[in-house]
Amino acid sequence: MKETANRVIVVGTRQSALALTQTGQVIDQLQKLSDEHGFSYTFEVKKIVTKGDRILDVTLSKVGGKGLFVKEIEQALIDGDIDLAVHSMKDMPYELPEGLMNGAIPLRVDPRDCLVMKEGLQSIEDLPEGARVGTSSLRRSCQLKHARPDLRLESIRGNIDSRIRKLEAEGFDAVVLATAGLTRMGWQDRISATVPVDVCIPAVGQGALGIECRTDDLQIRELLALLNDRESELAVRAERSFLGALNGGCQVPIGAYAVLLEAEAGREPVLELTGMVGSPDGEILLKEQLRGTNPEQLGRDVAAALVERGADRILAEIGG
Ligand SMILES: NCc1[nH]cc(CCC(=O)O)c1CC(=O)O
Repeated sequence: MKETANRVIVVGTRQSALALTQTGQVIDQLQKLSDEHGFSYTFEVKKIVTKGDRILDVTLSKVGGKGLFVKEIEQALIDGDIDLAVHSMKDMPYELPEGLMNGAIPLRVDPRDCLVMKEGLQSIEDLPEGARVGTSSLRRSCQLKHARPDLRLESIRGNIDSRIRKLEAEGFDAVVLATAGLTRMGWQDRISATVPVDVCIPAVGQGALGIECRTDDLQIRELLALLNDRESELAVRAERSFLGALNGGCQVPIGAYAVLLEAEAGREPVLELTGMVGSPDGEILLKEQLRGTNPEQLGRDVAAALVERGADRILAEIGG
């Protein structure tokens, strides 16, 4: 017998359909790992309302502020009301509060954006001249405007379910969403087209989850380590280092996408990171791509290459 006590692990989550679904999926995986390793853990969900949820009707880019969807959840962790928290990685700010850490990045799913479109449309090229496309992400607006200057990008708020409803209710030709959110919900048949990464660099961490815990909770850390996916972790670390170096939040057009290249036998895996910074109207779109073996260094190097081309000035101008 292992000497771990019975423990009820309380898992904090937002209460959107997506948050509840991905939290349930993580709990299923953790329960399985716990059983396999002879731990006697059980799990309980605790729903937490965040500031981001309370102001979903307001354009978030106007309200600003980093970590709108995580602050209250982090406080609950610090207070010991919950033991771990499941976040969409891309909603996690770069810096975690003292005493908290990211205990696991599980296997990442498709990081690309996708279009959910009006009946009959199957690709971005199918969108008619001047089509109305809903998104409140400056990163998505910037890159789609850049690819198709004729498109009318309009703000659309809400959780993914309400954004899909608004497609019809508000007469959009398309709405832009993360492929990952739709597939986790089992709604992949609503995807009309996947947006290739050369058209739209995804948000930092898109498609990945982050499982946050207290640094001093070694039991939880041991369990979470079993769920961690090393390759997903390296890619996300490179992207987040890039974000940190540019001091970016969700209210500036910043994107980054890292992939692991095929590692040669006995060699360290090589990462390839593409970073982008642009202006919301899509007139400016800067990209840099570099390779490296140290994720944090690679993130800083790609950021520095963009700063050399004026990225910091662009970000300062739009109030990042
Ligand atoms: N900003 C909200 C948010 N946070 C995470 C996802 C999708 C899932 C993911 O990227 O892991 C979404 C919805 C979306 O952008 O369509």
